[in-house]
Amino acid sequence: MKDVNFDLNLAIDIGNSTVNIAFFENKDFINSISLQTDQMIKGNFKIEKPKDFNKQIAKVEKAGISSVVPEATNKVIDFIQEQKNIKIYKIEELDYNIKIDYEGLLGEDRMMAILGAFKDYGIKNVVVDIGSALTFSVLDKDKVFRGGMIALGPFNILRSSTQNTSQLENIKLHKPVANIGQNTESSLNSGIYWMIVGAIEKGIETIENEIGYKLGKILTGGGTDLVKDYFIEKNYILDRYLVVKGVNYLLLDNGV
Ligand SMILES: Nc1ncnc2c1ncn2[C@@H]1O[C@H](COP(=O)(O)OP(=O)(O)O)[C@@H](O)[C@H]1O
Ligand SMILES: CC(C)(COP(=O)(O)O)[C@@H](O)C(=O)NCCC(=O)O
Ligand SMILES: [K+]
Repeated sequence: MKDVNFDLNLAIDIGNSTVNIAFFENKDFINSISLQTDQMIKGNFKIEKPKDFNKQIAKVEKAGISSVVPEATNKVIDFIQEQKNIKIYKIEELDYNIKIDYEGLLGEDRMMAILGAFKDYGIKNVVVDIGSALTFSVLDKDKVFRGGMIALGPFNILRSSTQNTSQLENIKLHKPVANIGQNTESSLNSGIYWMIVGAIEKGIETIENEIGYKLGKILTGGGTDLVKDYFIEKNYILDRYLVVKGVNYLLLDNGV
């Protein structure tokens, strides 16, 4: 990697599967590391730090954290602060400049993904985050967060499929070679793949019908890779790191 000569921002996304720790130089994503959330909660983080991690941490001036796993938040903050003693802003400490039309709890990852989408792609978007859950979040024509859908992500579908059946075993999900599976593994793989692809297309179609206009379609989260070939052809935007991008924009906008 090129030498880091500038101040960096640190943006953290704690999801139910993965903690993403990303570095930005102003608006530009530099790189990230990911840790397993359950390992973090257990306090068991053997971390493969990238080559420049220590050098990069030393250059961090601003840091922010989005979390949908409260029991992991302070563990992650402690871990970072062991490397560099810096204030790490939580989302609730910063001004979020998008109106929210939603009752009660709203995932910070969904708020941050919508902010990242607004900054990079403007209004009228639906962000689908393919993680532990499969979430749909809508930013309407008036820059209002309108809510969306919460369903099950591919890796949790796989886990429930295998845990609740005696003859199905864990597999590695991938783009199917054939859709009519000819053995258990390929059938399970194509079934879960098309469940996710179908849910995404149908979910967005019904959201667009209800809102009454077309939306930009953006995919993010750990499962983006799994379905990227299918959705690139349909002109979806693939933006794997939208949540940490949103956290970084929040830091920049708040001038902290
Ligand atoms: N190509 C892939 N194939 C299978 N699993 C993947 C792939 N890429 C990422 N994952 C998995 O993505 C899952 C969830 O995505 P992530 O966005 O990290 O979820 P969350 O936001 O809920 O933490 C993780 O379980 C990770 O192991
Ligand atoms: C829906 C989620 C579980 C998704 O989490 P993830 O799959 O990214 O780990 C998370 O955004 C959350 O806990 N949300 C709170 C409820 C809501 O947004 O309505
Ligand atoms: K996520």
